[in-house]
Amino acid sequence: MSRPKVFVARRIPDEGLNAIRAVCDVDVWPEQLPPPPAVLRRHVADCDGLVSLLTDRVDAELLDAAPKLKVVSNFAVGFNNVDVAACTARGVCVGNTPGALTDATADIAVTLLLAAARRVGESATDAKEGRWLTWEPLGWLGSDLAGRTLGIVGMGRIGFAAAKRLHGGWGMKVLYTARGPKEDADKELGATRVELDELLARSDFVSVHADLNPTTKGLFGAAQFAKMKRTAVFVNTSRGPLVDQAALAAALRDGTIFAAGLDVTDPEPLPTDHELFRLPNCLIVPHIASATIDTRNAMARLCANNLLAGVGGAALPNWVNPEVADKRRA
Ligand SMILES: NC(=O)C1=CN([C@@H]2O[C@H](COP(=O)(O)OP(=O)(O)OC[C@H]3O[C@@H](n4cnc5c(N)ncnc54)[C@H](OP(=O)(O)O)[C@@H]3O)[C@@H](O)[C@H]2O)C=CC1
Ligand SMILES: O=CC(=O)O
Repeated sequence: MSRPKVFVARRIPDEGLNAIRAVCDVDVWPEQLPPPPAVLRRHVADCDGLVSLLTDRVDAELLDAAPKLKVVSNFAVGFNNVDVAACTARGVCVGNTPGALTDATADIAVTLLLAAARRVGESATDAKEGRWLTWEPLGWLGSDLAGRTLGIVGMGRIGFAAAKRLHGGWGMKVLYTARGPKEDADKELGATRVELDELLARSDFVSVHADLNPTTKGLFGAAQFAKMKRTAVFVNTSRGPLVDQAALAAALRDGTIFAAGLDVTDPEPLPTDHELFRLPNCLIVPHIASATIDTRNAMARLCANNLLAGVGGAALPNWVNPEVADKRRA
């Protein structure tokens, strides 16, 4: 029997790549930048499996160019880059990497929250560029975390892990929004589920962890920033399109809120002349939340397991569209 053919849309850690290579014929895209859509379509044309990244759009056009494709294994927990309905309609399985990056992402949410609250980015730039003239009693004043109120928007795996760190470490009171009750958060963290408007009005820190979906796209605009405290810190480690960036820039510029920390933007990369980069109270890092060696290795293992299950006709360990089981491609 011939070996399955797989396209891996970027170099991933060897732990995953070698596991796939042991079973499949593998073509790895060698460049730093993603394959352009037409090139991606060409590479998957005769493939049974695809390892996609969050920078690769997996849409109907791509799927129609790959009639043998059985599985799309996304090297990410978020799968908003994949048209899951189009995959399901064509009998193509979709996998993702939940859990493996929960701690690393929660760590970056806390890092951004602390750094924005304590003006780390701004003061480090000032020091480097000669604006550190002396120790000043009123210089670079930020805000404390201890005992303050944290608002988690989207109390899923990462939202819970971030809240646990901030409640346990700084005694923060936790409010959250969710589509249903989250008993773990209520019991373990004494957290309270509220409507978004109440969360915005009461929170000193707002950290966004909901996935990008039709109910969260553009969730944060001028009206939402206006409801927040003028001292509030806003953190987004989810996806850029949850936020109206022009409204965020205006809120930071006008003092509607105190500061922001962003791991994600729209687009990525954010153009270097974007206003958000010029605002001293906005700290932006380049989508690094899962970027630890152990985490990326763990993601690679999950990704390979999904891919191999998909090409082998087995149940995916992390299966986004299990409803495809009855009609998957042979
Ligand atoms: N910056 C980075 O590198 C990383 C970013 N991410 C992003 O973080 C997201 C979350 O990951 P993870 O925690 O593992 O996923 P989860 O699915 O565990 O958490 C997402 C949560 O958001 C909730 N949610 C969805 N829509 C709404 C809404 N309208 N209002 C309130 N809550 C909502 C979901 O609710 P429900 O429970 O009802 O489904 C779910 O609890 C990913 O989708 C990805 O976009 C993840 C990893 C790394
Ligand atoms: O953004 C990263 C992810 O895994 O989702």
